[in-house]
Amino acid sequence: MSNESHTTDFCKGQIIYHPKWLTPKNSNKYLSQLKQSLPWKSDKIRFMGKQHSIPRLHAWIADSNINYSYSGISLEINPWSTATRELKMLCEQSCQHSFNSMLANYYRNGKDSNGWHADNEKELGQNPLIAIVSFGQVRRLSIRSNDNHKEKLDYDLANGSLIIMKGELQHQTQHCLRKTQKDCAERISLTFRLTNA
Ligand SMILES: O=C(O)CCC(=O)C(=O)O
Ligand SMILES: [Fe+2]
Repeated sequence: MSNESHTTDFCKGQIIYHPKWLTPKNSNKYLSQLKQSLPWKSDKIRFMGKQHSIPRLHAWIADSNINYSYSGISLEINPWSTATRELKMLCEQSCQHSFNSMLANYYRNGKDSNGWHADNEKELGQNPLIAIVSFGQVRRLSIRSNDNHKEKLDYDLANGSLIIMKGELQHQTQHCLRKTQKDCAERISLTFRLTNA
């Protein structure tokens, strides 16, 4: 895959990938800052009638009236910090879109993951634009179409990269970040959203 930004039309939506959105130096600085300063939480979700620990840590940063809940958990609202506000503004410029909330994920090692899902909660509106900034270990984001998974795309998300999902993508596709056996250091992703109150 090239090092230049590129747009791919996929399932009535677009995926825009900027592999070198931030410099390596800035990315590494943010990685250690975010790791230390975000209010990381371990959580349990209900699935098939049972409680399961989610295989990662997460944190919800949002404007004061913007709540987050899915699969029976609701996350505490934390305020923007200097670093998260800075990154939100940079993302807003790149996406030409505003955000009021961010779900941060911390994958401690290759056993941490994020299962197949779509970001299609009704609070995100009809065709949400989701922007994901990655720090640390390269991990693979897979995207598959809902119609029998006929179409599939993989992105190896680089340190300091930005990937944008827009259009009908959250209705037509699902995405995941698989576990890996490979030697795997930590990764943080920030997923910016515009959530209705
Ligand atoms: O960590 C990632 O890159 C994906 C995160 C994600 O899909 C989500 O938080 O909804
Ligand atoms: Fe997602």
